[in-house]
Amino acid sequence: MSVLAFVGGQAGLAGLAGHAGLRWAHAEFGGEQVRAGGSRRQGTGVLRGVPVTSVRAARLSMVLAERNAEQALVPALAPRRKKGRLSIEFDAILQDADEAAALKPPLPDADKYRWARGGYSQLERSLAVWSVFGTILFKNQLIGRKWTYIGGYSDEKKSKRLTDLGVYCREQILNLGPTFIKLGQLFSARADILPREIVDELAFLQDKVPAYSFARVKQLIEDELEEPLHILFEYVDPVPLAAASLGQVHRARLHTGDEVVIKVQRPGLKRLFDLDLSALLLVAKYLQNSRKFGGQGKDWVGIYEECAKILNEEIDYYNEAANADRFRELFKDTKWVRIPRVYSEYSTSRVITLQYVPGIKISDIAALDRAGLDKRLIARRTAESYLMQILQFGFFHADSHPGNISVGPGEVLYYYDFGMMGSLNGNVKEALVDMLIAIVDKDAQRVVDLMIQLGALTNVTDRGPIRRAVQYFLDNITSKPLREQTVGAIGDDLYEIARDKPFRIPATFSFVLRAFSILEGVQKTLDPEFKFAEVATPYGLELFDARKRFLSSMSSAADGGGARGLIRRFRNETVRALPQVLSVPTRIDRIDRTLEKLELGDIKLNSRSSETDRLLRTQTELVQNNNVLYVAGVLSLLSTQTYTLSNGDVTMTAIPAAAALILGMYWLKRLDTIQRDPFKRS
Ligand SMILES: Nc1ncnc2c1ncn2[C@@H]1O[C@H](COP(=O)(O)OP(=O)(O)OP(=O)(O)O)[C@@H](O)[C@H]1O
Repeated sequence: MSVLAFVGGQAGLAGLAGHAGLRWAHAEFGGEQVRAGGSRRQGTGVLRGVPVTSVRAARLSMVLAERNAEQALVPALAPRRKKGRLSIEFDAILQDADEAAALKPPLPDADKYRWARGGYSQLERSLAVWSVFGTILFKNQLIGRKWTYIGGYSDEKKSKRLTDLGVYCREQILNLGPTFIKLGQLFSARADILPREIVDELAFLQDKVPAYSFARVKQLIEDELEEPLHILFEYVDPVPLAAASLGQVHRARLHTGDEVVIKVQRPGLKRLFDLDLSALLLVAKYLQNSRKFGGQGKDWVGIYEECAKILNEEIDYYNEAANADRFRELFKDTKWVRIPRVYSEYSTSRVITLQYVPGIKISDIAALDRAGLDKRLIARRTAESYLMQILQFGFFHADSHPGNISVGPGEVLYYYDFGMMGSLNGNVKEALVDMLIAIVDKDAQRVVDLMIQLGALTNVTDRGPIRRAVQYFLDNITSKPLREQTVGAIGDDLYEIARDKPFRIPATFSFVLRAFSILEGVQKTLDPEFKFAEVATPYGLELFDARKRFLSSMSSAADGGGARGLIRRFRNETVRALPQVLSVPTRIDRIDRTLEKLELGDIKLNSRSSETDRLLRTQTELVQNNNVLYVAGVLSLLSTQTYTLSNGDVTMTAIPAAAALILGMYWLKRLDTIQRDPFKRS
């Protein structure tokens, strides 16, 4: 194994440390030690023995420190955490695809994973899922209890514990297998649902799992396509091109001479999915009904259904084939984007055959340089192709890690993997443009209304806090010029607002945000001067204009003669009020229905005062805690009784006495917590 280059650099490593919330990052390379201190975005510290090969390499490592980009850019980088230190062991930064394949870290031993061996029962899977879930709940409980922090509670200690919990989740996800690996990847884009520390850890989740044998691949292809392999294909490479959690990809040649790739689904995957999803439904129902998690207003069963739908679509290769065809059709006039053709006669729900279109991964900077490709143009084209997908087609690639886009001669972009695509229909696109207008107007009420219309808000009884949070967000976001904003940063702010509030960003939007923030990272690597807003503005304006034209044409129909100024003013007012006016019938209808429900007694009026809520909760906790005191009293009475009745037998007396003592101490501790900090806890 040849060592090609080493990417290091104080800033990059320090950024990595800061990103991971550590004071120090520590890397080993060929026996040399690299160490740098970190803060969230940049760091200072000592650096010893750094064999940095070039300035570009150092810059690359900076980008690697950006959230999400790390795992995607360098597959060989496998950070490990030991006693609060992040240790990164890697041999080389890969220079091109072939060397990358040769240098890939060895796949984990198949025997290590129970799920890879198959033959699981519902009971076995349910036990495995619940034992992991139970441990996570327990650890999470401890994180929320301030008295469990030795030496006193602090926000840093809590954050460190959350990161440890994230590491535990990541490791267990690999043990639980494909369903959970995919779920982990979905949740790595959902900082609106999980704490940031956990989401950051999930972003490290590697999709690399043991490949299964070629004998099984052959069997599966023959079963699915109902012909012997040699009749179907002239040649199939027994070494997979890629092995991911759901399937593996093999190069092959048809008898016509066409070069293709065959993606073959992991055997037994559907059954494993069904077992896991039924166990997960119970988990979602538990969370929904729990006072702590369901009480936050999160629709856990809804989140489960959203994930189950995405996962089920992804394992149906008919769906992937249809997506690829649609995507290809949409891009047919764009000469600089190429979508591989699907060979439907060689495809089923578990096997898909596609035209072989090899290229250089957009993240493989060294190989792009060697091929003499224009990185600036590539950065621009990736951004533009995404904007076209989202704003023009309303159909976009939702699994946007850089491994799924490569580049060929003439800076042509090749897309792979169409299992997960997002759709935005016309109404949603219009609502998004309205949202843009409301954001520019800093109209928080309208933004909240549009969020409800888009399904982003659920179970809202009290809109006040959400409107105020949105207003705060709007006041801050638009205080900076748009061109200085990054989609990633805007997304982070949005997620911050969404967490602990009764709304969730719909999966589709979280994919859009994730796609942009990952691509932003890659584009910055390709072209440090790249400004996403510059490419995006014309697309946004075009939509903006189209919407305005539509509204003006509606209003001009109502124009007559008379004093021009008055009419213009009237028209402008009408244009402004038009959406409201158009929605009047719906509103009247809604009022009617509401009154009807009130008459029927179907509506409960919820009136809330946060102050009384808090006092009531404290009161309830005091009463509950007093029950503990009663039990302790009964136990101590019992112990004295036992002592008398057993003629001074200490062993018989000790048990209730000890229990009374423990309960007594617990009562004191709770009382102290409730009285000391009743408002903060609520
Ligand atoms: N048509 C193709 N031509 C050349 N290489 C391809 C083609 N399709 C896939 N590949 C290669 O195989 C890799 C895996 O393909 P793909 O992403 O479709 O598989 P997957 O099982 O869905 O993986 P994952 O779920 O991790 O994205 C791609 O990153 C690419 O390197």
